[in-house]
Parts: sequence; structure tokens; C-alpha cells
Amino acid sequence: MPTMLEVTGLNHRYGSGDGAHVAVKDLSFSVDAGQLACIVGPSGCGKSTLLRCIAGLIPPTDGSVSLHGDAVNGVPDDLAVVFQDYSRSLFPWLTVARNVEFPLRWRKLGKQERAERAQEALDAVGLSGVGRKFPWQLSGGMQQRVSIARALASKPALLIMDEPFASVDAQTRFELEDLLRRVQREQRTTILLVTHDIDESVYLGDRVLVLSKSPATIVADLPVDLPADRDQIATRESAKFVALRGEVARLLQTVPAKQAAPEQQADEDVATADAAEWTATEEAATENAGSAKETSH
Ligand SMILES: Nc1ncnc2c1ncn2[C@@H]1O[C@H](COP(=O)(O)OP(=O)(O)OP(=O)(O)O)[C@@H](O)[C@H]1O
Repeated sequence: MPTMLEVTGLNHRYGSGDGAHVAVKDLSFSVDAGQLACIVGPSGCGKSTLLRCIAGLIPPTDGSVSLHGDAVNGVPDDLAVVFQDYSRSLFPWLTVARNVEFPLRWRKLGKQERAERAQEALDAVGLSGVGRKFPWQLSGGMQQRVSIARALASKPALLIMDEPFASVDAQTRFELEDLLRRVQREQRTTILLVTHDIDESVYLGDRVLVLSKSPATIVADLPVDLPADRDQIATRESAKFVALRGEVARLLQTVPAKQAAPEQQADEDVATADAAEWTATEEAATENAGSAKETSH
């Protein structure tokens, strides 16, 4: 598969002098066309900064980003972003169909084609009949589907997602994860998705990039060797899934420490506690599996 995204020697520093904060350090990776790469890292490590640099929203202090071989300087036309907060990303005064069509206004497309593209995107996310409603008439999960439809309607070369399912309930989250994997495979969309959720990164990803504590750098790039067809119950119970999520948790638990501001250290402690909890769960699961095997003998 050709390379869609290439990040080379990326650095980003906020401010200068004594008050400077290095958020991203010497970060390099690439994503192949059609791949879904998940990024997981401790809270405050620099994930959003990395995404902003990749999306061309802020220029990196050093290093480069290229999309299908073209250097990114400013937001590329063929890039779409889905944020966590769907309620602030949709226009409440526009219908769902108009929201989905909105970014297409800057494309050289006729009115009819814009409407067709919007309908196709709504069909793809299972919202065929709601084009005439307003976002506030929909549930949170449906609103996030509209955001995804809007991103897909522009047929982006790269879809960037920043914690897209963090604001919905667990059941809706599962549905949206399955929807995303289905749409990604059907449309061969290249996706870079940031999540705090270790399980989600393994369930969704073709690979998982694990970041260090701040400043963000890559500590591991793990291929997810799970079948392409995933199931919320069977996949999460499989030995491969449990092993991978344990590996990610361990990596997050042992990422190198650094001098952190007290409030940032508190956030990092929460992320590390989460990772420790997963490792403990995994050990318990492994022990249970072991005793189950022993019992069956
Ligand atoms: N505009 C800014 N000016 C100065 N410092 C900033 C700015 N934006 C972010 N930072 C700092 O850069 C570091 C990384 O922030 P960033 O938001 O990229 O992390 P994150 O991993 O996305 O955080 P979270 O997991 O909480 O979403 C943090 O210490 C943050 O305080």
C-alpha cells in the first residue's frame, strides 16, 4: 500500500525561553493508505498538539508532515477532522443534511452532487432518514454519526479523529466503533485516531502507536494481528486481544518519567493508574484462564 501520511522528525514547542514547553519531540511515523492507526498516550503527553501539527492547524517548530507526498503547510483540502465534542462541531441552525453538505461548499460540486454526497454519507452511517432534522433533535450518538458523515462526505485522503467516542455512553461507543471499522473498510479511508482507551485502540486499530509521557515521542508501534472482522464480545475475549491490551498497558505504565508540572503530573498519574488497573486485570484473566485449563484437565 502506498504511504498516505509521513511524519518526519516532528517537534513542537510552545513559547520560548524559560517558559517554553516542548510538547512533541523527534516524532516520526508513516501511515499507509487505507490503514487505521490508533495513537494512545498518557494524558497531557502531546497527542492533540501532534494532531494539530498533522492537520496543518499549527506549524511544527521543526520537522515535516506530508500527505500523499505533498508537504502540509496549512490545512489541506482533502483532510477531515472529527473531534470529541460533537455538540460544538455541528451548526444547530442547519439541518443534518445541510451540516453534512457544509464543507462541500468549497469544492467545485453542483448543488445536486452535494446533496447526493451528503445522502450517501448519511446512508453509510445509518442515518438515512434524518436529513431534515436538526442536530438538537438527535441523541448524542446520532450527532456524532452526523459528524462522521460530514467528514466522510468530503472523501478525505486522511481522516483525523481526536477522542471521537469519549463523550458517548458505553453501548453507543461500541456501535460507533463497529460503524467506523465497517465504513473504513468499505471506503478504504485512511484514519489516524487518538484515544485514551487502551481497549479501544486495540479493538479499532490496524496498529497502535504508543506515546511516551510529555514530550510525546513514540515508544512502540504495534501491529494489531487480529482478524479484520471484529466482534465486541468475541474479539475482546480472545487471547490475542488480551495479550495486546496488556502489552499496551505495560508500555504506558513504564513510559519514561520526566519533570512535569504538578497538575500535569496528576493527570499522568491517573493515566498510569488506568494502565496499572489493566495490567492487573490482564494478570487476573491470565490466572483465571490458567486455572480454567487446570480444572479442565
Ligand atoms: N496553546 C498552548 N500553549 C502552551 N502550552 C500548551 C498549549 N496547548 C497545549 N499545551 C501544553 O502542551 C502539553 C501537551 O498538550 P496536548 O493538549 O497536546 O496533550 P494531550 O495529550 O492531547 O492532552 P489530553 O490527553 O489531556 O487531551 C500540555 O502540557 C499542555 O499544557
